[in-house]
Amino acid sequence: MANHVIAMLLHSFHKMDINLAQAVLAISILILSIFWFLVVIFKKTSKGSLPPGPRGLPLVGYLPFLGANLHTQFAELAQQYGPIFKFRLGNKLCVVLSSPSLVKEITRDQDVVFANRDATIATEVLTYGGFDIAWSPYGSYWRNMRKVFVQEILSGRNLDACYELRRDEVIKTIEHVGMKVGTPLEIGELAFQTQVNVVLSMLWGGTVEANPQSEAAAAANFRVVFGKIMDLQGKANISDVFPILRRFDIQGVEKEANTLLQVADGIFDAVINERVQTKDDEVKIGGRKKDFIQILLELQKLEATGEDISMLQRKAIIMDTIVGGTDTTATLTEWGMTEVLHQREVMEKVHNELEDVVGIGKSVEEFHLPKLHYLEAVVKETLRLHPAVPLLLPRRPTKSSIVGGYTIPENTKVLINSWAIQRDPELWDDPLKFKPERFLMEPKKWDFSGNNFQYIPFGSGRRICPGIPLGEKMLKFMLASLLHSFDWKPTKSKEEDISEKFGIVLRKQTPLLAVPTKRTSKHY
Ligand code: HEM
Repeated sequence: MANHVIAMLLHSFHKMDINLAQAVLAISILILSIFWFLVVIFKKTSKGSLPPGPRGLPLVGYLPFLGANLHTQFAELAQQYGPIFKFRLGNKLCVVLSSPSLVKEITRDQDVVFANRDATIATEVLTYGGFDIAWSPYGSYWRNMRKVFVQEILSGRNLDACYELRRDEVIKTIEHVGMKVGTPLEIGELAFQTQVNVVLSMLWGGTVEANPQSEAAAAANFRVVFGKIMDLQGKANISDVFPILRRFDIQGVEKEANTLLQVADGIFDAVINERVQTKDDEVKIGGRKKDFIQILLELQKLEATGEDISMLQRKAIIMDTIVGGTDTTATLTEWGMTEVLHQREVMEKVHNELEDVVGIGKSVEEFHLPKLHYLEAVVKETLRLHPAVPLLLPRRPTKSSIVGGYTIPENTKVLINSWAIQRDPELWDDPLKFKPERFLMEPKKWDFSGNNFQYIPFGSGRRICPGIPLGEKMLKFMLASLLHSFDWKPTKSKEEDISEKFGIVLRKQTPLLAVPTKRTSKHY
């Protein structure tokens, strides 16, 4: 009997064990499921973490580690931390993007959030307080000014109407080179002088200096002033990192910006005053009714808000046209010439095409340009390997957002490394080689619209460069004219000629010096 009771007890304990184990298992599964569900929900709704990136020092962050060539340093950091990485400059968070899909996220999917610029003290001073187009905050003022710029000043009709002005300047340059055959010339200076005269004649119907003897000197001076204005806008300034130091202006950036602004402002004032005193119907430049300054002076109110436009705002737009329109195009002409001159077979192909389309002994005209397909590929390849604005212009999100799975908080400085993307071996075959042929196959795929995010030399999204039509025309016109009229020999080796100097505009470390000889025959 006792044995039977013990056996029953053992059996019921055993049964209880199994039930208990089953219950424990069921509860565990339930808890795990709830936990997993919560994790999934949390992941979906959480804002993600900040991107990875190098650690800096307390207080100053990564500032002491920034080198001179930010575009290459950022490309190296992207190798280490991935296509989206962050670093701090003091309290300021900076994020660098280096892949087409990330560019798409911020310039298309979340374009409005990232349409603000991250202005610095220098840009604020040099744009009369952010009244230009490039650095003004995203909003109705920017929209209005950009509309005027694109639809009135740089419209196809207006550009066609001032073709004669561009042509005159290019012819003057070719004649100047013709007188210097056999002597080394600085191509960058030449391109800058031409471009500045083109832009100024379109702006106010004049060049830098009416007297031809002092024109070169005046242009050189102009280049120094506006080159410095461009450089200063990209210069690292401790007062931007620690706004509390602004009043001490330790590096003298603000002081220099004010001095440069005064010089530029003096030029603008002189031209505007003269124009205000001129009767309207006297302003007929190059067959056009109005030059840019006249369009700006006649513009009285902002369309969207009905607010009056001030003289400072007009001058800020003039500043943008000069700063945005000269250095970029001149520097790219120099880079394009550098690559072509160092690759004999490329020069030969350009020459052959020019002979076929233009004809030896004849001048290049703008109507030839659409037929110069190989030259167009040379221009595109120059813009790929040497994007004039390698980090584009910095953006600043108006609210915290998720990009590439990471959080980019409001007010972060966001940089796009177009230089790195356009040399990425995952995206480009033989990326360091200057190979115009890569653009011949599907020319439409490689336009400048910013819709192909692996090729963004003019940027992308609503803040894409509005000067593309003028920049593209001038770049092709200058290269075609210089190469059609002359054969060139560089004075240095390619290795000496190819090194870069970082700035908002990516210049050459040393100027390209080349010796022109007259071209007469197809076979040289
Ligand atoms: C081939 C020459 C040029 C190149 C490579 C170039 C490149 C660029 C780039 C990369 C940007 C920044 C776009 C972004 O952040 O997404 C930009 C902006 C700008 N560019 Fe150009 N540019 C050139 C010529 C010009 C010309 C000729 C003008 C005017 C006459 C001009 C005026 C501007 C302005 C006003 C902006 C600011 C746009 C905004 O923020 O809304 N650029 N350019």
